Amino acid sequence: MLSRQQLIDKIKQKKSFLCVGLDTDITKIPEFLLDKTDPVLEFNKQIIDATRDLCVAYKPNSAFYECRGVAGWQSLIDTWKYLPKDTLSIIDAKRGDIGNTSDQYARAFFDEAVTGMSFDAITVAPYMGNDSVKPFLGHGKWVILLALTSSVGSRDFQYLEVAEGTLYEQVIQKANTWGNANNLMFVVGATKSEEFTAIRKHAPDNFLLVPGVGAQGGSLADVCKYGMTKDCGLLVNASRSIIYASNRKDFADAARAEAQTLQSEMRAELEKVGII
Ligand SMILES: O=C(O)c1cc(=O)[nH]c(=O)n1[C@@H]1O[C@H](COP(=O)(O)O)[C@@H](O)[C@H]1O
Repeated sequence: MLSRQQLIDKIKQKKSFLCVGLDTDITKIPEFLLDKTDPVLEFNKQIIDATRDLCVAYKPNSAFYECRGVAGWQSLIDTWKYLPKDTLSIIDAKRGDIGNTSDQYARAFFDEAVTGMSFDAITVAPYMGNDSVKPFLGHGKWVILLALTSSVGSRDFQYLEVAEGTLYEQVIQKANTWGNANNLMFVVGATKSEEFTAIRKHAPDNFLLVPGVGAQGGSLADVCKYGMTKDCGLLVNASRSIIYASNRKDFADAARAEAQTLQSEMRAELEKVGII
């Protein structure tokens, strides 16, 4: 489990704030892997081996595993076991329910003795409020709360004007009374770079998990310009643009090249503001 300070140290050491998204779709992986006992695990292992020195976090998205039933859960457990322990392991599950139910979700992803996996962090939806989020905070892990998502549909609710600004600002303000910068991050889409200044007013120290560069077209430069803090404060995720860079024998090398391009840009951004 990486603490806030350990995460910052890793970012400085690796000159990277890249999170590689393991959204591993069995229909998209190279065909030659399909005769392996667990093709998804084999694919993930090779992606991890090819990128581990270039990133500080991995984020399997549980949907891609759950949709395969028991075999998918096994791939997820075995992938978690293979993740380098000096990276932040994030399960992207977007959970949240009444308190006793959230507690079961938290145990599903944090209780290694029972389930065989214990991620460092989980993505959580804030809609059901305080009692739905707090059970995830009780495990000494990170909660990564959806604030302003990269989706087009973010306009439907997240921008609604409420008493003190927009709904997504209210989510950040309120949630920072339940947790703090040592156990709470927020998801902010890279496609929303114009909102980072407002977000930093309410979350000056929280790390932000920023998906949406690569396949969704968000700008890394803009995210850094408006979202970076003196501690970096950013984890930028890319999934498809890295893991599906090629679907041939060279897929791991191609993934590495994509990760390397992002890491080089990240190093330049960290140097620009004197973090490294
Ligand atoms: O919570 C997330 O990670 C998330 C939030 C959000 O607002 N937008 C978003 O794309 N994501 C996730 O981030 C990943 C983005 O994947 P790519 O678009 O392929 O890089 C997927 O796993 C999404 O589920």
